[in-house]
Amino acid sequence: MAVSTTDIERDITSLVIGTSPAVQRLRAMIARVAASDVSVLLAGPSGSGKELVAQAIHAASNRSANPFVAINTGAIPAELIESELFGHEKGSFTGAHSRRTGHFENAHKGTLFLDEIGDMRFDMQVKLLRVLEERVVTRVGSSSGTPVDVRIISATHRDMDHAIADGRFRQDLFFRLGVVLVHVPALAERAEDIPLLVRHFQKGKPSGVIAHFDESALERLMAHDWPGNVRELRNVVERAGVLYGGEILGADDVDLLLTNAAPPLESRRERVAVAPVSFVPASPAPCKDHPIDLRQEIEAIELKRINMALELADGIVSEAARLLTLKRTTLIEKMRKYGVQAVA
Ligand SMILES: Nc1ncnc2c1ncn2[C@@H]1O[C@H](COP(=O)(O)OP(=O)(O)OP(=O)(O)O)[C@@H](O)[C@H]1O
Repeated sequence: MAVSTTDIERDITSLVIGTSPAVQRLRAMIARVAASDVSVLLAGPSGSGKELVAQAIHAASNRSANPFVAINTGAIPAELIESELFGHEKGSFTGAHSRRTGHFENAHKGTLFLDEIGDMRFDMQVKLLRVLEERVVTRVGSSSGTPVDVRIISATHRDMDHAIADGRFRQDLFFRLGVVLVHVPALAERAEDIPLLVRHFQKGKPSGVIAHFDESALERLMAHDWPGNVRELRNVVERAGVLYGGEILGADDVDLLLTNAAPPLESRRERVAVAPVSFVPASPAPCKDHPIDLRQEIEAIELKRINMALELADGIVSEAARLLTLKRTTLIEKMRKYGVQAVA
């Protein structure tokens, strides 16, 4: 069955979360390179989502029914990398007790993701280049080659220009791997995606085991510089769930979470546990010298409730409308008014 462009776009959007211009550009790039078979080099800081992008390219390509094999070339001991990538024959070296196929052959007809390519030893770079040019792998200890049909996506968090200038990385291999270079942005470059990512990491979990971030908490998360990028954010969201499941967190709690400390019990005691239907935030009463803006207050409560219902309903608008005892169309109207997006 033919896969339509819209199906592909929907797949990419459900994998790579975010509405920021940087992520929209990234998704457009994924769709474009997925339609071809060229080698792609993903450059971006650690934890920014390079492997996820590689998976999205594979999933959107016509290789998607075949294997996606991911290996961290930087983590494999130098003496094993050749056999890991290309395989070996029985007895070809001490410890080679049986014949083994390498990752290139395992990824035949599919995609091979080579992570941390910038850390690959120089002598291995020559061998890799030869395989990429000839599309044939030779197992360690074998004299004959096996043809392979593999799409290569590689990734690095290093400055490759420096590595090439210093003679640590071969320029010819760099060109071969990076026919198309894709920049994966740091989380700090797309902080507006943070609320959506938080919701994504909490999706499908019961309200009692997730921590609810109020507006000030989300703002604090958006102001953080996230050296560990999306991976760090995911860890913070998970840690928050374990420590404060069912509670509402404010900006101060986020500060403590980001330093990995637990808020003292007293400061949390008066916080209201999340009970989606019964919880009503305290608001200052009007008094002679302090008039309140009732309409603004009502809108703030309305927006909070809508977000909470959507969160509980995993982004399903009809279910969120049921939780709010609203007609689906009324909820959609209100979401439009507040610029709230439903996440499928
Ligand atoms: N846009 C995104 N939408 C949803 N999840 C994301 C997004 N970007 C990253 N993630 C998640 O963040 C985590 C880290 O991403 P990933 O492992 O792809 O990063 P990486 O850049 O390959 O890291 P490293 O450089 O350390 O190998 C994963 O759980 C991934 O699913």
